[in-house]
Amino acid sequence: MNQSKEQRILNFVLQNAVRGDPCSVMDAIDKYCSQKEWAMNVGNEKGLILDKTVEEINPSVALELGTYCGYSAVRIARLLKAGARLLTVEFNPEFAAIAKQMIEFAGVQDKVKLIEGPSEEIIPQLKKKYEVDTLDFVFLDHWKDRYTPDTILLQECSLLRKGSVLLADNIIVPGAPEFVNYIRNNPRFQCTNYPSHLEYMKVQDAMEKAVFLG
Ligand SMILES: C[C@H](C[C@H]1O[C@@H](n2cnc3c(N)ncnc32)[C@H](O)[C@@H]1O)NC(=O)c1cc(-c2ccc(F)cc2)cc(O)c1O
Ligand SMILES: [Mg+2]
Repeated sequence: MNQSKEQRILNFVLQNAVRGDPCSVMDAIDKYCSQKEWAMNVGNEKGLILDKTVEEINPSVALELGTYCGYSAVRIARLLKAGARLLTVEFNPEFAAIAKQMIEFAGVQDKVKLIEGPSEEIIPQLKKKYEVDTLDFVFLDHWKDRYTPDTILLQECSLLRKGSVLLADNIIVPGAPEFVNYIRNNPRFQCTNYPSHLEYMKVQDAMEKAVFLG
């Protein structure tokens, strides 16, 4: 049975990156996906916006929705202080298996908890099953029509506190118009738009940051 694209990306990392070096893993993925096969990693341009947001917040507890191959999980985890952790949720078992190996090869597995399942099922379990009080940072990068319902669910589960920061990928492509409408018209969020480009392409994209005001 021939390999999946995600398996080819992982193999390229295993052969070209340095075990325990998160930046070499990110560079290898970006190299493969810009030169060989496009893939939906956040990439290096939007990745820098992600880096700045994470460094600004310096989160103790972060949540990522939509792990895919683990590129942004590695990107976020490498910036976390000692004792801080990232919970990342992925419902596709094949992608979750790739991401697990990617995270371990990068050497950030002690900071990352990869949870396999749909976000709508996992979010309500975060407090009791995953011992989360509130979330300092949430990276939304899963199905774009789940951004709004899951943002509402996070609030319903009391997982956001005054100052919690959401960062959403793909505001333009594939686009999340109902999320943009919801979050920018919600007085409980302070929003900022960050224009950028779709990963590995010259196509306009953007990220949206939303600070929960409590
Ligand atoms: C949605 C995907 C990312 C991952 O999210 C997991 N997922 C989903 N829904 C859930 C859930 N409810 N719970 C847990 N995991 C969940 C999935 O299995 C994928 O692995 N991301 C994208 O589709 C995506 C697409 C594009 C893109 C842009 C231009 C094109 F021409 C084509 C595609 C760019 C991007 O930057 C993306 O991020
Ligand atoms: Mg994305």
